[in-house]
Amino acid sequence: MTVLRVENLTKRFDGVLAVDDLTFAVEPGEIFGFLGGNGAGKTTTLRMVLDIIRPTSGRIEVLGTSPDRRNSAAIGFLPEERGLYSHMTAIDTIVYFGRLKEMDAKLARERGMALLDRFDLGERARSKIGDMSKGMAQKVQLACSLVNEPELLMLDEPFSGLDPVNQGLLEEEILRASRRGAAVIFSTHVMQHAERLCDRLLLLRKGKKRFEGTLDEARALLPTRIAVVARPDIANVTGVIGATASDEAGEGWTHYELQLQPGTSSETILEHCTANGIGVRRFEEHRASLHEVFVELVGDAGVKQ
Ligand SMILES: Nc1ncnc2c1ncn2[C@@H]1O[C@H](COP(=O)(O)OP(=O)(O)OP(=O)(O)O)[C@@H](O)[C@H]1O
Repeated sequence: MTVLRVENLTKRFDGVLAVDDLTFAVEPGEIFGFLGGNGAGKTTTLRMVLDIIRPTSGRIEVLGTSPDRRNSAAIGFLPEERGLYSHMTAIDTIVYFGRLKEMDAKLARERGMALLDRFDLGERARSKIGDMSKGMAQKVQLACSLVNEPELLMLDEPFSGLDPVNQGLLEEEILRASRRGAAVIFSTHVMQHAERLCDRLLLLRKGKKRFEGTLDEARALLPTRIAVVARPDIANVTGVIGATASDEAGEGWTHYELQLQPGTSSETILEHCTANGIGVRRFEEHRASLHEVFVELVGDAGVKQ
């Protein structure tokens, strides 16, 4: 069953169209990147899925029903604004969240301890949240969103505030959730996480969908660039629509950046050169990164390299 289905979703605040006719779906086991610059409408969409705010129009279906308390036990959510009760211990906090998700306290405690161990916080299980560092508290909050082994896991900017080691732990946890069949949606401004993790991604700009598809499909939106050292006749190869010369490389060789006709692969160009005796000394393909696609489609506001 499709875990999350969003159809023609629109949210208007006074004078602001935060989400504009948005449609997408996420399947079990999928890792879905929800990307967009600041103010694109990501958090607003996630809040509507959680029934924290209501849509102006459109439809949301979570595990086959409209969002409400009935399906909250099957959802895990890490909010963008972190915040836990500072006087509670780490393990009690996780158990508390587990109980809110209708879990048995014993099971919540067992899973909570296992999560804290995996997050390298086993020895801090009885520390108060207020005595922990910000990153540690964030990992406890992440554990709260995972304790019920949700079928839909939504993480709003989960990587921000974590050091590289803990970012790695989080990536591992996202993959683990997906392997057990959960649909995972996460928002981020850091494209490398999306590049490493996502099966599919959606790019939002000012509440509107600019792209939805796989990473390969996203990268194919921008032309592949090829750096070559070649003779000038490279410009006449079928499929090459531009050859920008940079430096001389001596003895009649020149550095070029080739622009290819859309749909032409770099292999075709290389084969053509070989077949027609066109001299090529260096041939480096540069496929567009997700960062470049993002900047092209969404603008560079709010993107970190
Ligand atoms: N409660 C609200 N009242 C009025 N406007 C709101 C409210 N919540 C969000 N907005 C507006 O809706 C738009 C989308 O905001 P949202 O928080 O969903 O963006 P976001 O993609 O999560 O951004 P960021 O990456 O900066 O967290 C913004 O223009 C924001 O000011």
